Amino acid sequence: MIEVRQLEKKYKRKKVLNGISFTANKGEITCLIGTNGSGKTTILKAIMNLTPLEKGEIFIDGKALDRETYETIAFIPDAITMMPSMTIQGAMEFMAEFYISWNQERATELLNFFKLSSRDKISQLSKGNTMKVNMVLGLALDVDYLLMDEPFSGIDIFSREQIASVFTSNLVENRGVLITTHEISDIEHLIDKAVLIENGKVVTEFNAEEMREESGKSVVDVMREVYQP
Ligand SMILES: Nc1ncnc2c1ncn2[C@@H]1O[C@H](COP(=O)(O)OP(=O)(O)OP(=O)(O)O)[C@@H](O)[C@H]1O
Repeated sequence: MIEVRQLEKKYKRKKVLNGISFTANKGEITCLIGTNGSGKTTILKAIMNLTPLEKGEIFIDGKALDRETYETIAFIPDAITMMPSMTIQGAMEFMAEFYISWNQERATELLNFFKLSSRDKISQLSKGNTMKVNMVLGLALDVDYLLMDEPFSGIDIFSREQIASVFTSNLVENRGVLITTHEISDIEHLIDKAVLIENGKVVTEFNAEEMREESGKSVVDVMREVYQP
């Protein structure tokens, strides 16, 4: 389980996170939902120790973040981090050299799944294919938790559907996925848990299926109540 407790973060004088707490379970897809600028990316960066925090604690399977716990998480950003001059093949070789948890068999499976060619150059990829390469590079790591930042942002419907279908495939298996989005429609039926954020705080956190069964409300219904009261 990823457990985030009372995160506080300021950029200069602007308070972005104001006591954020939630959990994301292994074997589940947890979705961090919030309007633009609500702090979703900052939360993922905080979990990855990519941004300093004023306050707060983060635990992975009950352990505070350290070198060992980092080996169990992969971060899939919304922009490519590989050199533009590289080919997809080159990017995979870089990952293989850098990460013990790199699984080439799974990477090949993912390339086929997304119909990508390993000879393609990073700089020449469309936005949709760039996100798919990011997914390949992250999902091919044998880790317990995957953090994905806005995988559907600015991508055409067919690519969105293809990316969404990854979540129901064996490529995610029983790992824990923490995903940020403001475009919930593509994955509403896939998510287990929703965490709604506003003004640096968690407004509500709920199991999507229980919400549907107990209150007859979809995630979008709850979002409307929270963001358009
Ligand atoms: N490096 C930075 N320096 C200053 N302000 C920043 C920095 N990074 C983010 N912010 C600000 O912090 C707030 C939260 O940003 P963040 O990227 O975490 O939001 P988000 O919910 O992921 O937004 P989006 O949905 O647009 O990606 C925004 O107001 C943003 O302008």
